[in-house]
Amino acid sequence: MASGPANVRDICRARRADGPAAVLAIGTANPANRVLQDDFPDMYFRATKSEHLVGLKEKFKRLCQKLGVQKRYLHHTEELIRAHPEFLDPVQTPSLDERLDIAKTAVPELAARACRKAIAEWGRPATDVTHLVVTTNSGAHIPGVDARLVPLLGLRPAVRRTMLYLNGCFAGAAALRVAKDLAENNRGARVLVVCAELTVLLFTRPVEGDFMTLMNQALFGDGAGAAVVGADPVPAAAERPLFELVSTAQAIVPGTEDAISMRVTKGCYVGHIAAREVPALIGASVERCLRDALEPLGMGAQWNDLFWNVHPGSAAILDQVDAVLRLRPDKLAASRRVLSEYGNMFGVTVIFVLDELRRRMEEGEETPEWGVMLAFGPGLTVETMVLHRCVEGTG
Ligand SMILES: CC(C)(COP(=O)(O)OP(=O)(O)OC[C@H]1O[C@@H](n2cnc3c(N)ncnc32)[C@H](O)[C@@H]1OP(=O)(O)O)[C@@H](O)C(=O)NCCC(=O)NCCSC(=O)/C=C/c1ccc(O)cc1
Repeated sequence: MASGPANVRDICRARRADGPAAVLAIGTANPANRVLQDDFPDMYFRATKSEHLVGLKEKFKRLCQKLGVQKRYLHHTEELIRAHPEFLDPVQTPSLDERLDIAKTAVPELAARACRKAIAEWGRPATDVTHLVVTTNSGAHIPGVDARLVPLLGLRPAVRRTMLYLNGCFAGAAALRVAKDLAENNRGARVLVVCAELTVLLFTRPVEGDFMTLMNQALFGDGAGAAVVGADPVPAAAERPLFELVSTAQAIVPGTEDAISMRVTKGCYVGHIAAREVPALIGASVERCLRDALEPLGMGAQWNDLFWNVHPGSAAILDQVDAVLRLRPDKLAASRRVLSEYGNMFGVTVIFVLDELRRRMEEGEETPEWGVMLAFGPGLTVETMVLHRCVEGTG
């Protein structure tokens, strides 16, 4: 007689991985168009035919110098803006369709470039990817970036896809959190995570009295970050864990739902950031979020004994985290470098910071064994992830 089905608990248990999910490889990519922050006010006011707004340009110059950004990469060039005069005034000439058309092709292509680097570093064929988690704020298409990546990367048609749209700046951390759960609950799973952003959706000309437009043009950059996540690395396949993803948490800071927001309009994306308040709101909540994440692991509040991957929302946000946690000056160096070299790339940024931390460790920089990733975004939402370093370095 045929035996009956196995016990459901046993099936579930057998399906789980033995060890924690780990980042096995990282890849990053940016558009070719490199923009120096010192040159940007001239370029922006020229491209938007706004040179007559002399006072506003001076204000914009001052703002550009305050954010901690020296360089960024943008998909939109002066040439592209000349070809789309409708982008200058999205109220008079709604241009969401044209912007989405650009994103439809450019976002998957940028994402694919980061993914190819991550897959090459991982060393296994793209067909070994079992799950795909994609996140972007830059687009609203079905089939989405996830579906486009299947042929672009040569993934299996049966790859299990999860698409996260419009999660704001905590999207990269959220995608890694989802990947961790997938990897730990599906023995042998190899999850490709990719986060890609283009700011062409936010591009408009400067307008007197509209501070948010100035912030949008001065702070944000375009890029894509990818990671391969899996549990129980296979030495025979030369898999090498870089960071173990030990535990994750997400919290909404009460009473802050209007602090950061973004909506899709027929003109373009319209964002709002309570810019002066956000650093203080994050500062007021960050210690509670960290304690909630670390205390269950038996870890205390010796913040300088950890390494840090903090989403570089702006220099003011990093300064606030530094001050509240009384961190040593070098602790946020990776976050500050990424902000300086690439700008705030929304959720992409934490993957760049992870790559920067890895690079520093491989170069022998003294690095604690344990670390924390902190990301912030609309909600206000704070994502916290406890990391364990596997890269050889000095402890
Ligand atoms: C750069 C800020 C805004 C001000 O810096 P500061 O050191 O306090 O400097 P100041 O007070 O001297 O301000 C610089 C200039 O900006 C002006 N300003 C200062 N806030 C104001 C003000 N709310 N009104 C109008 N003028 C002002 C201020 O008046 C001054 O102008 P001026 O005297 O003419 O040089 C700083 O507070 C800051 O970085 N805040 C946090 C920025 C922030 O929240 N980043 C995003 C985190 S979340 C994320 O990553 C993205 C989410 C997102 C969501 C939606 C999107 O569309 C896009 C993205």
